[in-house]
Amino acid sequence: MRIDVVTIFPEYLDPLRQALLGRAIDRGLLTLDVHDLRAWTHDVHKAVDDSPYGGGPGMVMKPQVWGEALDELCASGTPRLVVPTPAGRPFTQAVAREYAAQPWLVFACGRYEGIDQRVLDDAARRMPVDEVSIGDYVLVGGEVAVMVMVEAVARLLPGVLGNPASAEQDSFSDGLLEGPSYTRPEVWRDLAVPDVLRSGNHGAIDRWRRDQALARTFHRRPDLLDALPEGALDKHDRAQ
Ligand SMILES: Oc1ccccc1-c1ccno1
Repeated sequence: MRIDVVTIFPEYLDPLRQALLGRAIDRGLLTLDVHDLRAWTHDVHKAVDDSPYGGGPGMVMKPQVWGEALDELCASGTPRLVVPTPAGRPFTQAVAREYAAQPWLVFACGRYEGIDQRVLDDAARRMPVDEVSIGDYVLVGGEVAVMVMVEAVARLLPGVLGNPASAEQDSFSDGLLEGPSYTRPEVWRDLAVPDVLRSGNHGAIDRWRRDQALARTFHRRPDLLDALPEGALDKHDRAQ
């Protein structure tokens, strides 16, 4: 997978080159190129924003600069353009899986009050454009949202996680939240590990973990239960 990121703060994306993701990049499992939007400015001030039509607070990112950047970066093919914005569709594990199947993603990091809409409308004439939100809150810019999405997507790529089963069993993989996890010692500050996890009875362990996931989902994210496909809950699940 090829990933390009366009931003006015390229160094903001440096953490993506650390640890697991950094090793995956070094191993060639994905490429990550970060581009400074100001490289496509032509004025001494390298201006990337201007006042909003219709008035209002803040500034809007200029279409000309973004247009030239995307023209150059996307000249060799048809990537999916991903634009993080509070006004976007929710970025979920299902969207991460969708993106992990794409050969090439270009992320556009907006700042200020956002990017002139015509940039996205023009890009949509020649590539898929996705406006996505990582949550119902407002950030200062898209860079942190891009780091969240790149990590969520990259960990799903073959070979990135040491144990592929991790991606199959993490939260949301079956539509439920993950239950609690435990490791040694058996008792810590008078809190014991649930007996079933030390029983060696894998059928009972699997059942307990499923029940814990159901209970946690019911209490914290009942919306996920409503969204489960028909038949996702068996008779025992429904009895919980
Ligand atoms: O709040 C933002 C500002 C700029 C770019 C993206 C965001 C955002 C907020 C939630 N998801 O994305």
